[in-house]
Amino acid sequence: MATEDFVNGVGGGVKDLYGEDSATEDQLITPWNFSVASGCTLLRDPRYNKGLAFTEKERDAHYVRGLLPPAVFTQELQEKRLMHNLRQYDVPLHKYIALMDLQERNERLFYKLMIDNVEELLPVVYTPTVGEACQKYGSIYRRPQGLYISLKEKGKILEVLKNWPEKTIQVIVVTDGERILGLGDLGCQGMGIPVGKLSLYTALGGVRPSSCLPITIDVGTNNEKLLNDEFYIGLRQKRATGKEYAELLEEFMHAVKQNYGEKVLVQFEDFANHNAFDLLDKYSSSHLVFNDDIQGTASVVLAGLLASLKLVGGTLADHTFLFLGAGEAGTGIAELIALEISKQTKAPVEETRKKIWLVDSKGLIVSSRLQSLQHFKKPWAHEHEPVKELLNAVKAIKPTVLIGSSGVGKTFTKEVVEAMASLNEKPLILALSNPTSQSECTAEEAYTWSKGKAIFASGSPFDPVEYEGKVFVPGQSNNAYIFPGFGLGLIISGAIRVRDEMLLAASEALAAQVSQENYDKGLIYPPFTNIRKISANIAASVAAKTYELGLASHLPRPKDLVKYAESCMYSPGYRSYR
Ligand SMILES: NC(=O)C1=CN([C@@H]2O[C@H](COP(=O)(O)OP(=O)(O)OC[C@H]3O[C@@H](n4cnc5c(N)ncnc54)[C@H](OP(=O)(O)O)[C@@H]3O)[C@@H](O)[C@H]2O)C=CC1
Ligand SMILES: CC(=O)C(=O)O
Ligand SMILES: [Mg+2]
Repeated sequence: MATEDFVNGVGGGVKDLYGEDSATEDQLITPWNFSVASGCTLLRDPRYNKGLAFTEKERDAHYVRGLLPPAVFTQELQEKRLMHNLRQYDVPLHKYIALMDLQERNERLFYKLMIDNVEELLPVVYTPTVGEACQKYGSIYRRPQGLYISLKEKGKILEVLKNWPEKTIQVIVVTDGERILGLGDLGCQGMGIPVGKLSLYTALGGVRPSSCLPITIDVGTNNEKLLNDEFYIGLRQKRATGKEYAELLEEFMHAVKQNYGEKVLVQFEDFANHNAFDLLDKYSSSHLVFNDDIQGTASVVLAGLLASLKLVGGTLADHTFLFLGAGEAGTGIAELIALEISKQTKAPVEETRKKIWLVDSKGLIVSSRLQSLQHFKKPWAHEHEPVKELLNAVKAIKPTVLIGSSGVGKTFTKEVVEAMASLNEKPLILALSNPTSQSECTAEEAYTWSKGKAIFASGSPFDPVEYEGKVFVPGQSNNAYIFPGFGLGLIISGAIRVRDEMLLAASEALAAQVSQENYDKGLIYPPFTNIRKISANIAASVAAKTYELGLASHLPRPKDLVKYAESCMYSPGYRSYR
């Protein structure tokens, strides 16, 4: 049949102007697109789609009349309907998929839902469910939600960045998928993490969704299960290391700066520690970089510790800290605590580190192990005889604060918690590892084993626990409290570099948001329901510090930084179309 027949629309069909329907599979066609958003294009554009909330006038003006059923809903009614539907799912992953579908269909409604129901939806788009989503990402993959930069793109990363439809990017969250939460190497499927983190940048920190860019760098995976999974979406090869890895990252960092300028924030997320510290060190003097696992976690934990002093008494310097896990999170937190104590007492940081002890997979970090330690552990190798087990370390060090950052679940045993409770009137126990399956202990275990004495917070959320007639509300010690506000603070001040003083400012701002009502419940973090206000306060403190350090490029400095931060925040209410 001649192409002419198709163009003329045989049989009353639609004209196949470009020959797409008539092309055989081995013939080439051009993927034409339209740039004017109206009619179906408008309904399929998540940024502008309002679903049933298009008004009668808008339906006429934008050619969507008849493409929608007659009812006109308010955004509030749409929200009510969606929450009702979401609550019908028993399986958290199904809720996750439904929310991702919504994000790809109607962005403003997605963010409205997130903001208004943050405590209920955070565990779905974020830890713990995002962990399961990454494990099964190949199976549930529908549409690309971010940029994939693999070894195949070596030499053309700048071109790949230009393929992303948005040109003005303020925040990039990038992972190479090697340490996804406490779930290990998930390769290319780690993409769920940058996507989830950036949705929090918008929902919790008010950064515009169009200026957020999730990126996964795929250098292969050492996860055999994924390599043998027919649905795996990444490169089917072992991880590139050494020069090959460094060159790809170097090209990426260079291209990012070239394409988006000096002030784009690059947040490193869930890299393995053998790369994470080096990348942060290498790029912190040339780029605006932030490692969430090292720095964001440090800042959120320090905030919790500062707040907890209201409950446990004393100053930070009066406490003794013991960590299980001496990687990014553990040593990052340890260093920020040491810096804060040094700031408060004027003692040199080499001194203030001495009350902080860490245990890794080989036992307590002590000076006799110095030679064989990774560089980030060396400052913590204090004089002490070797101790292998955590329980014995607790007995020997007698910590007032126990922090889990090992990525290994169930490591705070009954004996460990009991030992903490026997040493302290109010032991502070933080089980930071994510997702829930990797938590060092559960909230229930912390409260019952300590006989209600523990002040407890965890990386992934736990429900309140009733013990001997009293209800204990566990807090969530997660960097999600920090990075959205921290990033917003960098953006509104036009920061060009990140410094430790800004992390301390963020911690102090978060701690100041804990109310008496929160303390009365035993909480050391404010509830997430107030997170937009909290983020605005964190942003203002971080921005103020940035100006003070001379690292701000947005001049003149706004007078009221809290108000300014609030005024810059994206809000997801629908806009009216002319
Ligand atoms: N709540 C929050 O906001 C955050 C939570 N996390 C969580 O913290 C965990 C760790 O992350 P990160 O620090 O980046 O990971 P790393 O891999 O950098 O560090 C893990 C550390 O735990 C140690 N470890 C592993 N197994 C054991 C064990 N059985 N006993 C004692 N120590 C052990 C490792 O020891 P060795 O060095 O000897 O191998 C290493 O020092 C993850 O689960 C992550 O989800 C991370 C960031 C933020
Ligand atoms: C919360 C986080 O960043 C992590 O678990 O890696
Ligand atoms: Mg992380």
